[in-house]
Amino acid sequence: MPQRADTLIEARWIVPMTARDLVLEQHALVIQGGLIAAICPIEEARREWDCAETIKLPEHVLLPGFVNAHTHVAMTLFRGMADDLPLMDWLQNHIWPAEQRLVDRDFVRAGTRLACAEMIRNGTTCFNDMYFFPRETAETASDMGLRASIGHVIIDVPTRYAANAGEYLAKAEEMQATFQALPRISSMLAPHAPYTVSDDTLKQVLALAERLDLPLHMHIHETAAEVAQSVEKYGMRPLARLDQLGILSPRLLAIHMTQLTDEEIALCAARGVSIGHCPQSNHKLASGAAPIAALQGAGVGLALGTDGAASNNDLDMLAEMQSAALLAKGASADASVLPAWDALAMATLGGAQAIGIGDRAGSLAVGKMADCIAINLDHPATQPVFNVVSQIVYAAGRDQVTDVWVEGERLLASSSFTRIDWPALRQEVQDWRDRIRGK
Ligand SMILES: CSC[C@H]1O[C@@H](n2cnc3c(O)ncnc32)[C@H](O)[C@@H]1O
Ligand SMILES: [Zn+2]
Repeated sequence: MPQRADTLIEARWIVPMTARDLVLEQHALVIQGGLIAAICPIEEARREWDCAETIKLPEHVLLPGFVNAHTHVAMTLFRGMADDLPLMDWLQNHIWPAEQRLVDRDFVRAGTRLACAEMIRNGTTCFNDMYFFPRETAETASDMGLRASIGHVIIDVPTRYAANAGEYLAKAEEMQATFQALPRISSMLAPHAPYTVSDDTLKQVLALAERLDLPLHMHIHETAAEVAQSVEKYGMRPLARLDQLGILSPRLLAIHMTQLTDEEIALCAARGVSIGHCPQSNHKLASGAAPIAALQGAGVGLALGTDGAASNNDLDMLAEMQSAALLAKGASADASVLPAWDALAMATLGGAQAIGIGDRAGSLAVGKMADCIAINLDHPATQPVFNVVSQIVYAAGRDQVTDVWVEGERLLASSSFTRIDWPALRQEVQDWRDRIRGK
C-alpha cells in the first residue's frame, strides 16, 4: 500500500548537498507536513507514495533553497541611492542620515516586503538580518512565508528605534516571546560593529546571549581603517579586543572579515567562529577581500551573504556565489580555490549551520524541512549540461529559478508568486521612492 503524502516533486536532477559531488538523476522528493519524507528514484516514488499533488520538473535541478547569511532587508528601499563610495563615506554621509530621517516601522515593513519578493524570486528561502525595528522585519517575513533569523540590533548610537544600549537590549529581551510564536522565525543578538559598540555594552550583549542562549551576528574587520582606528583607540585590533571580552566563540557569526592575519585566522578556527562572506558588498565599497582560501584551509565555517541592497545592490545569491568563486581564485592566483561545489555549500548548508539551523535546513534529507528550489537548465545560458553544479554557480541567472518551497509551501510556482500581489507591492515601493525623494 502506498503511503499518503502532500507533494511529489519529480526532477531531472537533485543536488541534496548531503555528500560532496552527489547529484541524483531522475529522482523525486516527497513532502509531508512541511518535511522531506523521501528522496528516491522517480519510479519508486510513484509506486510507494500517494501524493495529493505531483510537480514535474523535466529539465530542472532541485536543490536546497539559498540561505543568505547577512542582510539588512529593509534597505532595499535605499537601493541605488548612494553608489560608488567607500564604506565610511557611504555610511556617515549618506546612509545614516537617511536612516535617521526615514526609517520607522512602516519603512521596515515595506522594505522587507520588497526584499522578500526579490528573494523568493531568486531562490532564497532563508535570510539572516540585522536592522532597526526587528519585530516588523520578523512579522513581515513570516507573513510572506520566508524563513528568517532576525537580529536584535544593538548599537551605542541613539536612533528612532532606541535611545541607548539599555533600551536596545531591553527590546531584544522583550521580543523573545513574540519571535518564538512566529512561524519560520528564529533570532540572534546583533551588535552592529566593534567601532559602534563599547566594551561595556558588549559585556551586556554577551551576558544576554548566554542567558537566552542566542547566537551573535556582528560586522567585524570590514576595512583596514576599522582595524587602524581600533589600534589607535584601544591599543589592539578589533578581534583581539572581542576575544578579551569573550565574544569569539561558536555563538558568533562574524561578517566581512576582510582584514585577517594568519594568527587571527587560526584564532577564529580555535574559537569556532563562523564567517559570513559578502564579496560583492566588500568589492563595491572597496573594503577588501576576505582570505577565503586560508579560512577554508583552517577549517573555519563559511557562509555567504549579500549584505544590504544599498551596498550590493541586490539580494541575488546565484550572483554572489559566482562572485565568491571568481574573486577567491583571483585573490589567491589559484584557479582551484573555492570550486563550484564549495561556493554552493556556503550558500546553502554553510549558511544554515552558521545561523544555528543546520540540523533542520540547508540540505535535502529525510526529516529536514522542505526548503527547496528548482532551477530550469533548459535555457541557452546553461546548455549543454556536463556538470549541474557548474551550471548553477557559473552560468545560471536568477530568472531561471522557477519554483520555491519553504517548509513544503510553494511560494513561487512556475515563476509566479503565490502569496504576493506584485502590482500592489510595486506601487507601495514607488510611493516610498517619492517620499524618500521628497525628504
Ligand atoms: C544598526 S542596524 C544595521 C546598520 O548597519 C548599517 N550597514 C549596512 N551595511 C553595512 C556594512 O557593510 N557595514 C557596516 N554597517 C552597515 C545599516 O545602514 C544600519 O545602520
Ligand atoms: Zn552589513
